[in-house]
Amino acid sequence: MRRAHAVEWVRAAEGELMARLPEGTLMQRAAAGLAATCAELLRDGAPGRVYGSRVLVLAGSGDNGGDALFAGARLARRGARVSAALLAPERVHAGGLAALRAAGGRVTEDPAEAERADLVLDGIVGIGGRGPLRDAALPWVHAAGQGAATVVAVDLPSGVDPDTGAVPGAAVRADVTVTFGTHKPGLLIDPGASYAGVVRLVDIGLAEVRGTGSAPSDPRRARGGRALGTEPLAPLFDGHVVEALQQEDVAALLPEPDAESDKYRRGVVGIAAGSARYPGAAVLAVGAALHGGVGAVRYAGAAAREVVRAHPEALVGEGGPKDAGRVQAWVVGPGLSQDAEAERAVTEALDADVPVLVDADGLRLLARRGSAPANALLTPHAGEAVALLAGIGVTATRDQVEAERLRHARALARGYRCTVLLKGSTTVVTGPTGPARVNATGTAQLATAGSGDVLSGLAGALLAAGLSPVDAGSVAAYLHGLAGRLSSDGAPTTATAITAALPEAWRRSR
Ligand SMILES: NC(=O)C1=CN([C@@H]2O[C@H](COP(=O)(O)OP(=O)(O)OC[C@H]3O[C@@H](n4cnc5c(N)ncnc54)[C@H](OP(=O)(O)O)[C@@H]3O)[C@@H](O)[C@H]2O)[C@@H](O)CC1
Ligand SMILES: [K+]
Repeated sequence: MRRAHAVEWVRAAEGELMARLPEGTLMQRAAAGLAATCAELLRDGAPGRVYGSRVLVLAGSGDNGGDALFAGARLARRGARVSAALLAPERVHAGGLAALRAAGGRVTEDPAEAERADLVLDGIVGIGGRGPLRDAALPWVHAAGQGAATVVAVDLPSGVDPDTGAVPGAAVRADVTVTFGTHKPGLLIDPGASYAGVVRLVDIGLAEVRGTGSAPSDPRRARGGRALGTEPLAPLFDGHVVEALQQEDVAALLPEPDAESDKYRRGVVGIAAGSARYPGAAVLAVGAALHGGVGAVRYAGAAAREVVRAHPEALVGEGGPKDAGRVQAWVVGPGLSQDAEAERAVTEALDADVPVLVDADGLRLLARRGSAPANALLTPHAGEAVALLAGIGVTATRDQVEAERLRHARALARGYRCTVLLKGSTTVVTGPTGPARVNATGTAQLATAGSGDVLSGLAGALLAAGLSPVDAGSVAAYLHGLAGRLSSDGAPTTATAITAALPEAWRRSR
């Protein structure tokens, strides 16, 4: 599992650790890890070696600049030609600059050096950064982007909000990010994640301590027509803020039939989706559910004929969820429309007393109620999230939801007191408490008609197979993302092709 902690936690943990260690130890650990990665990149890249390579350090006014300068000094001692741009000369890390100078490095004021460099170290800001990059950094960052240098971000790309992944203005686009102690949420969540390149974690000993910066606070209902604040995220989460499932985590969660399993023991998922106007959503959701590890899929609704024609394995009925047989989880909403019949289907699925995944039209109907059962999994995209937020008195635009996914997903989970899977360029899955899961397998090619119906069917099947809403949502997002990549392979894909790739995604995840 890849875990990320909020700045508040990192500071508390660092404080605890620093109190036990000689001064400067942590920065030296960070600089050593950073220099080792840079040396490796120089050896593997165009220069082919450290000696004689051209390295430019962009040093801001804080300890992030200190890390970069000390790493620069280490590279200079190995023969690299290192220069440093001091973006706030009067507040530069004095020890770092002295070390660089002692190792033969020099100071430059010519941004053209960024264009000629083999490697640029972004030590402009780290976890102390707030808001967009300031003007002094812009010519250097621009020049680095023009040249062929490998850009290495120190701790995180400057201009990316460490806690949320928001990118409020100009930011460094890194090829590699070397982060210290723990991942930062902004490295795992878009838009920030897309600026980070390949992320490497350097252990500086934080695992030995328990930061105290993220005590859980009571879940409270958000009410009263307000916008969400910008207070630190740490109090909204417990311990680490974010985790990303890795292949071995998914393998441990995937349901596997054993010798005792029959189709009912493996779980039956019910799908209440599609309408006379949109039968396709039902066909897609059922198709994905059939690949989701359950013993059987029941369909209840107006598209029964189309569903059974496409999937003879499905058990179909034209009535609502109440008239269908027993299931272990419901999926309600895709392509349902919003008429009285749809409303009845949503009510019946919510009342069925089994885990229920609510998507699409189901979410619009749920927003009018402003509440959901505790075992519900809501799967909005940003637009549906706006409607759901309005249902609990929070005003937000689509852009605000997309810029700060964690905060808005958490507000929904707390407001509706259930699990929320917020779709988008980084899918976030979170309950009212505990860390949020983010998905790392997604691809922009997944933004295609019907792709959400596939995700719903798959996640619903995993719910019926016995996974918790957070596990079902995050495992489904992982498999769906992987299937998207497999079916796309760089070209546009379709919901049908994504479904067809689900078995291969499953095999690769076991
Ligand atoms: N603590 C530890 O034990 C360890 C910490 N480590 C390292 O320290 C880093 C944190 O260092 P830090 O706390 O000094 O903050 P840092 O990120 O350098 O920035 C603060 C400065 O930036 C400025 N600034 C703010 N926003 C800005 C913007 N948008 N654009 C431009 N400038 C901006 C701000 O200026 P001000 O607002 O005061 O004018 C302030 O002076 C951490 O990321 C890791 O790399 C490692 O060595 C391991 C051990
Ligand atoms: K940085």
